[in-house]
Amino acid sequence: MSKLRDVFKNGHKAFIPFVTAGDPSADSTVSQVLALAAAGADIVELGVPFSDPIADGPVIQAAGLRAFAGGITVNGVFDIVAKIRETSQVPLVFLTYANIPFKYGYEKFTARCEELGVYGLVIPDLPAEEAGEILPYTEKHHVDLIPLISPASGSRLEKLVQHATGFIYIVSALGVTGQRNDFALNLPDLIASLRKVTDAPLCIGFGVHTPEQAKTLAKEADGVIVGSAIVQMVADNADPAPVIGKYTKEMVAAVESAE
Ligand SMILES: O=P(O)(O)OC[C@@H](O)[C@@H](O)c1c[nH]c2ccccc12
Repeated sequence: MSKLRDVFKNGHKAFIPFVTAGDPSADSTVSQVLALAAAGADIVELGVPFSDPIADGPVIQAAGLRAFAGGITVNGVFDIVAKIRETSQVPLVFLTYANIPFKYGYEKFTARCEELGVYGLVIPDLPAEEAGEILPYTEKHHVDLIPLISPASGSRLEKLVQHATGFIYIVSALGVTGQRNDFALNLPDLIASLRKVTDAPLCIGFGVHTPEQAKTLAKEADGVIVGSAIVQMVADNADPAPVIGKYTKEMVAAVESAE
């Protein structure tokens, strides 16, 4: 059974914050993730910095640059996870671009994920048609490959979700990550179409920042993902952990109020 699926048992709605690993330092990321976990985050999405992050908006791109300035490497990201695991079992997933596990070696990358308790991978530039390359390794090492569904996925839904063992990531709008005030998609219709072809939990992200938005979206979906709003707090605060912890508490309460 997928560790990620367990999070959604008995209709639990998940709040999933995102931070960039190494932004602005490895030690800061460890304390950020521990603060998110202590505040009730159900899963933490950890971004692996990459040189060509085509789906990242300006806030997440800037975080990647700060992480590179702080000397982050892929092994450094695994070291951060090892450090988190000294005190926390919070479910973790990586947001990584495809070249990173490819270059590192699929076997070695997914084996380290399994060993350290990274339960899932979101790979925004991995087309479903190419997923077959990494799937034997993610399956062998019990790491869930998390498909991204966008308002443009249309008639491909069934194909896109066929390997979804963890949750499914619904992108609320076309374009890159970042805060938005309205959501382009017809969410109820997309969710209804997805429910017909999968029993995997459906989480929605891109643009969410207020508790009100989170509550509204959590009424339809099984979880809500927030990146840029949190990463902006990391950029703006010398000691970000308590700030993002406080925000996460509010967001967790908002999401749970939709249960
Ligand atoms: O930043 P936002 O709009 O709150 O969206 C979440 C997002 O940051 C995170 O999940 C993410 C970071 N980089 C991505 C690339 C593709 C899809 C998703 C992501």
